[in-house]
Amino acid sequence: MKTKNLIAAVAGVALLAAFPLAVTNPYYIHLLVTIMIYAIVLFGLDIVVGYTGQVSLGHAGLFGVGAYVIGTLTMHLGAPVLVCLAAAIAITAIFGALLALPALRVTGPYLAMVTLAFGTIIQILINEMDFLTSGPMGITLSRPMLLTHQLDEREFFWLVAVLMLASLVFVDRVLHSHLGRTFEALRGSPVASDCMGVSVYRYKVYAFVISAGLAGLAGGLYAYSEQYISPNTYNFELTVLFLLAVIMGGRKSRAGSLIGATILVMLPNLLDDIGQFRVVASVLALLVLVSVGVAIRRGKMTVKAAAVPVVGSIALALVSFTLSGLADWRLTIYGLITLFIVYYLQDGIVGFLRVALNLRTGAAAAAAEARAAAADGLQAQALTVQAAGSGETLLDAKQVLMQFGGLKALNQVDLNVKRGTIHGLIGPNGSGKSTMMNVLTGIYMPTAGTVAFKGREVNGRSSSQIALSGIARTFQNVQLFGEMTALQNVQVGLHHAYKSNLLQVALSLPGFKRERRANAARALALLEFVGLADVAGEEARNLPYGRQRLLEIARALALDPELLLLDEPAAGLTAPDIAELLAIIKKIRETGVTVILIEHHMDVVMSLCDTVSVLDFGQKIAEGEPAAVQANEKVIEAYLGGQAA
Ligand SMILES: Nc1ncnc2c1ncn2[C@@H]1O[C@H](COP(=O)(O)OP(=O)(O)OP(=O)(O)O)[C@@H](O)[C@H]1O
Repeated sequence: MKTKNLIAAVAGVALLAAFPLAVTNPYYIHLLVTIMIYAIVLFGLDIVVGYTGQVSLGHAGLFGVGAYVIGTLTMHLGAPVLVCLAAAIAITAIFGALLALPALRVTGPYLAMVTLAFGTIIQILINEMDFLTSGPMGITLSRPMLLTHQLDEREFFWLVAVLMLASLVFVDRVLHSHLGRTFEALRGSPVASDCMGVSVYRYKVYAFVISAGLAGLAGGLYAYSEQYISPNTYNFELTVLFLLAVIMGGRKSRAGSLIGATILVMLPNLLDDIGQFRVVASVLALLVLVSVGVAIRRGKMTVKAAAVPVVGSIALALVSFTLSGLADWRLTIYGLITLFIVYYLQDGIVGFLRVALNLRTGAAAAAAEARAAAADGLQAQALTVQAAGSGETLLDAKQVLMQFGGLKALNQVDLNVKRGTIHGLIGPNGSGKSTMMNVLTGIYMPTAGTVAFKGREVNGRSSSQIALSGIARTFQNVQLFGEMTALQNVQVGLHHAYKSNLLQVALSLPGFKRERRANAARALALLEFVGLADVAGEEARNLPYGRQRLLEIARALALDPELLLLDEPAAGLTAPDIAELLAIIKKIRETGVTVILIEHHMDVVMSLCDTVSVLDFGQKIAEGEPAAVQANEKVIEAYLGGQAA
């Protein structure tokens, strides 16, 4: 950690620790405790919503499970606090795994509905299982005992503060590790994740389990804090507020979760007191005015775009002085805030501040760290040279049939690829080339036929298993992880090279740090290999198209593949870009990696390929050396003839 950040962190912790000493009013101590508890839920919810991009409306239910684990264990068994909290985390994590099951099958609004149903079922169960939960009567409990000492208001504050800070550090470390990158990759492109050996199934479940564990911890602390729990608390409104708080504060940010939790707790209080509301509305208007002014000066925002937030916040401040109370306006104000966020702060308050104040994101800092590691002498080799091909078969597809309803996209196709060669796969549009790629990489399960790689059948294996066995690919329609930097994209491809587990990451053990530095240097070397080292810290979605295609190649190479499938890598590239691409593919061949190349640019195919197979209407119509294939009559008729003409 940099000295500046360390000083800020120490100062923050000191202020937090001193708060209950300086402020003796129990009401304010309780408010801050509630903010910290909600922040723990939001850290976890952000993993699911912000990073993996799944909508969860089941988190109030998970929060309730945590609270009731503590409630029932205390009421029935008088279990000690540490056992109770550990049980709350573990049991809620199991519920999280259950909640993940629908997320494996459905997404978007359907997932929102299923998770909402999950939350409702939990609430009903708590209500109905009164032998365990006391049903609608609720459970009354007291603040926890540590050994024989009953914690008072202040000591409980410190306990919550320690657990909140521990959760913050834990989540931050996980999200900045290879595990966190997989969560983000799922959001960017699930298909590409699988094809990089990152199982979408497995990491979605991990994300929900970690997120649920945090909700369980928070729920447990909430039970102790309120000293009374009843099923009504964990309702639809709370779950929607959790979701809104993550979005308002800012996705993919711990600061965002803290801000979101503060708004969640303070807003109802604020709307109860018109005097306070006036002060806050005025300060908000001033803040918007200043940040917008800075953003305009730095050229990050146009005057036109700034008009509505400035006028809106000033109008809100002025209107607050004309109102005598807010009781009738609460819902309207909630609605206005939501509208404002959705239209103007899509990346939340933190996202807005980052742009306005030109703050560097963690990802850009990580790219700088990788460069420093490389400069430190931690030089990595981009590709390990593989044993030269001795003409043996690397991939053998036999009689592959792929049927979509009545359409035979592939009809009894044989494909035999020799190690160390570049094997071209050509054919007119719709002839089945991409379908073949999808069959080879496990995205499609062929209707009939077999595919053997290195002598072993891969039919029926998942895309991620096939990827890890040594087959990497690029996509016809570029499938990058858009919100991640170029370096992070390659690091996802390197996921197989990270051996550290969750505990080693959470404790930031030296072995994990070494592994992280070595892999960052390796990722940078791969970017250098395709000529992209200068844009390591750029988000992939902001790169020009040609560079995105090269980045896909670097990411695929990170898998250390023996077979690389390139699906129309030259599509949409300019002539100089194509020349660069040719040079890169030649360099890849020199390292011994076998390549299957789908391409419409005949000059690329002719200059690179050792063997070419031609598909037409799902059938192989010719195969051989490029010159012979080019002269083949069937090929000329089906494909090349049209082009030559
Ligand atoms: N998931 C699918 N469901 C239904 N039909 C499909 C599916 N995938 C491919 N097809 C059909 O299979 C045929 C072969 O498509 P494919 O994309 O493999 O062709 P291609 O040779 O890669 O074409 P292009 O050069 O245009 O990319 C097409 O008729 C296509 O419409």
